[in-house]
Formats: sequence, structure tokens, C-alpha cells
Amino acid sequence: MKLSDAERTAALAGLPGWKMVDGRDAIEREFRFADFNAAFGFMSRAALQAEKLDHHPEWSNVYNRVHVVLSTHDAGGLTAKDVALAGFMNGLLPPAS
Ligand SMILES: C[C@H](O)[C@H](O)[C@H]1CNC2=NC(N)=NC(=O)C2=N1
Repeated sequence: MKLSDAERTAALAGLPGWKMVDGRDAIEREFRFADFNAAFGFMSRAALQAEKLDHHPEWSNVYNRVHVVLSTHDAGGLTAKDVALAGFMNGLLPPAS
């Protein structure tokens, strides 16, 4: 079920680096790493979790950058599944990033 306005405000407050996508009910974040190896390591760990959750990111990678968009296609917008995956991705980062 799509998040209410209050729920998404609360969710974003707890997800540093994430913001709403312009013109779409989705959230996005650009991750930057030391190099491609670190970026792809992040993607590999996130991919395993995505598969476990059966919830998959829209993402792209250029060298040390990974751009991620999360939205629940089945629900046509932002749900708790997106918040959970975004929180997991943030948790993969070293402290203070
Ligand atoms: C059949 C399968 O469970 C669904 O298609 C899942 C797979 N991964 C998904 N990922 C995302 N982001 N949204 C979905 O609605 C979705 N649905």
C-alpha cells in the first residue's frame, strides 16, 4: 500500500541522502564510492538483499557512482518496501556517508 503524506515525510527524515523524484512517486539517491570496485561491491550486496526482499531497484552505475531509484511498481508508487530497501542500502555505507 502506498505511503501517506505523513508516512513518507517521516520515512524521508530517517533516510539521509534520499529525496523524492521530480514528477514521480519514487525516491532516489546518488551514492559515490572510492572507485568502481567499491561501487560494484555495494551493488552486489544490495542486489542480494533486493532478491531476498523480492523488491528490486532501478539503478545505474558509472565508475564510482551508483544512482538508485526506488518505487513499488505493483502499487504504483512509494511503499514501505522502498523505505526498507533504501534503509538497507544506507546501512551498507561506512559511518557518516
Ligand atoms: C512477481 C514479483 O514478486 C514482483 O514483480 C515484484 C518484483 N520486484 C519488484 N520491485 C519493485 N521495485 N517493485 C515491484 O512492484 C516489484 N514486484
